[in-house]
Amino acid sequence: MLNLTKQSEGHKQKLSVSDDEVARLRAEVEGLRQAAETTLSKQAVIKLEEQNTKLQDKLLRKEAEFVELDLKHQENEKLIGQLRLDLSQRKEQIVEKFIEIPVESEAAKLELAYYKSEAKELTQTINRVKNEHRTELAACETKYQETIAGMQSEISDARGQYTKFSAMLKSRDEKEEEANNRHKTVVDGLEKQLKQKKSELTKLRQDMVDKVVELEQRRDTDLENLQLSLTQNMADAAKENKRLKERLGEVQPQLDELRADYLHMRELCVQLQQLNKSETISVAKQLNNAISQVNEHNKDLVRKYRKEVALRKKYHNELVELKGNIRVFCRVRPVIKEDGISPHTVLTADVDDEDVLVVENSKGRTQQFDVDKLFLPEMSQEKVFDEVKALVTSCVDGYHVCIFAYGQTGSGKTYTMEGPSSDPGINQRALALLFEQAADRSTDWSFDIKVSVLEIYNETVRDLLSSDPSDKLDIKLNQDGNLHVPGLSWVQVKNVNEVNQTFELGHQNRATASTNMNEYSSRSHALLCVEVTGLNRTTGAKTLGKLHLVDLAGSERVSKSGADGARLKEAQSINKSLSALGDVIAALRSRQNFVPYRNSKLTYLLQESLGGDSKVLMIVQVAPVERHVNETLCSLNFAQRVRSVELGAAGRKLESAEVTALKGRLAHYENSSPLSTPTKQTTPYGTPARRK
Ligand SMILES: Nc1ncnc2c1ncn2[C@@H]1O[C@H](COP(=O)(O)OP(=O)(O)OP(=O)(O)O)[C@@H](O)[C@H]1O
Repeated sequence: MLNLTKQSEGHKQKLSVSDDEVARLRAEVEGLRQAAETTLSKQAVIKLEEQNTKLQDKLLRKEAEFVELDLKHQENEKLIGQLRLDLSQRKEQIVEKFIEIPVESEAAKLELAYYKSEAKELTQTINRVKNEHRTELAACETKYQETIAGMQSEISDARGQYTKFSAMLKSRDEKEEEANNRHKTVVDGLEKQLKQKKSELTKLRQDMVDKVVELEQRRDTDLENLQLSLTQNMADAAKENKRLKERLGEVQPQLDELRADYLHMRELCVQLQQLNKSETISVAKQLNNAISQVNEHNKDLVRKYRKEVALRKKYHNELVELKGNIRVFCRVRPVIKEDGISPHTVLTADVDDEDVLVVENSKGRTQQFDVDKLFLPEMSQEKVFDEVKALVTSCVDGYHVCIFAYGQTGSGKTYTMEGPSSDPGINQRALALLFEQAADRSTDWSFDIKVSVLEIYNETVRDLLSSDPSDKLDIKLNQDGNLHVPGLSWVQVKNVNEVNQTFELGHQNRATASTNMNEYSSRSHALLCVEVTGLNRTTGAKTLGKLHLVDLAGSERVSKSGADGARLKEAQSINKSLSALGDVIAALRSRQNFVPYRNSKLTYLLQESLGGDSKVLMIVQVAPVERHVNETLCSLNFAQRVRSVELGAAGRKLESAEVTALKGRLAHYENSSPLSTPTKQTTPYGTPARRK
């Protein structure tokens, strides 16, 4: 019993200590909360408050547990008090009984035993209760200790967080302070600037005020002046107005009259317009009809004109064929770099006739030249040769043909006759055509084609295929009255390759004879002579065709070339041969009995081809630019004269086998005659007597 009391007292003490501790913890938590409230950021405070609420909940739970324990303790106390009371009553009863022991000793003994057993039972109960109480207390204490430990660790966590937050806050404060300081410096600077600007502004404001005052003063003065002049002007205007009103009063009746006239006129106009409209429409209709009729008629006329032109050309060609006229082609070379940059060109073809060349002369007037064929700059070598083909072919049939290029230096003569190796001219194409023609007729005929190349420079004839081209050659007449050049080399050619080799040799010899090939070639006439001999295998008939292809020297006038010394001599001899050519042509044109062929080496050499029964083609070359217009006009005028020459119909050189045999015998007789003189020539230039 005593023990039980002691234990209960111990518990009580323990419980009272726990209350203190709880109170202290509460105070500490409250302190922390307050400290946190004042120092921590709101977020931290909220967190701490949440923790605090949790802790308070825990505390409340602990308090409830304590209250429960307290109640149990009070019950135990009550039980213990009850037991104590019982015990003391029993003690008294026992004492009374002890008094009555003697009497009731036996009963008392029994009762004592009973009470002893009861006391034992009670002691056991008390022990059990004590044990239970102790166990519960121990569990409570353990729980309490655990709770306290948990709370303490939470509190220490909170403290740690608090310290961390404090440190953070401190560093933030420091940073804030630093930033504040920086801001302060900036703000100070800005304030300083502001102050300065303010003072400047004040000064400016003052200046402005001064200016405004000055302007206002000036404005006032100006206004006063203006007002004065305005008043003056108004007075003047009033005067003028008055005067005008008076004048208006005077002219008003005239004005009314005019207005009435105007209205009347307008009415008339409207009436006229209406009249006109219908008239105009019908007139326009008539006009349109008339115009379309005229257009139709014009178209018809143009059609007819074109047809006429074509017909005229056809007839002209036939006439040329019959009369044996010298045909004239004209070729305009393209603009070349020597003409300068974008030169003015003066040559065009007529819109209605492509073979009429229109020349704009130096005075801006135009002149027209009719030619048999006009080649404009864009026309190719092939196109030119297409027009020449027929002439070349007729050489195979036994005709004498002469094609010569005429024109001033640089007008394209050599280009047309020789041409560059990549795009050859008439010479090479003509020989190629002759080979083709010979091959085409090879079943009945066999042909021999031989060529000679010579030049005439300063009235001297040179053989360009000779081993010594500096040798001067003569032109002679043989007994038949035919021309021949003693000593002139003739080379038999069988194909274009051999022709090219021969031309190459001719070029080399020409270049050797000159220091400046270009200048030299423009001052000499170059001749390519081709003889085509045909033999009919069946009939034994023979043909002899001759083809002269001539690239003349530049035709420019001596006065223009301004030459002297050797150049003058050259120019004079060119002039001589070309004017001799002109004279020959003039004599042929006027059908004179005597034609002065022998006046120059050129005309003498071409005698057979220029007159009589030959086919002659002159290609007049012209430069398209204004700079050369006078030379162009000279060349074209000469060409016109040439064109009007009538040579008579061309004749074919064909002889029968009998005549050939007779001639053979005659030749044999002549050669074996002691009177005959042997000549140096390898082959005769002249042909045997021609018979038609
Ligand atoms: N149809 C053409 N197409 C292209 N170039 C041309 C043509 N005609 C002439 N030329 C060029 O014009 C220049 C003069 O031509 P070319 O030498 O043939 O004249 P030319 O009358 O023979 O002169 P020269 O009297 O000095 O011999 C050359 O550079 C030639 O290549």
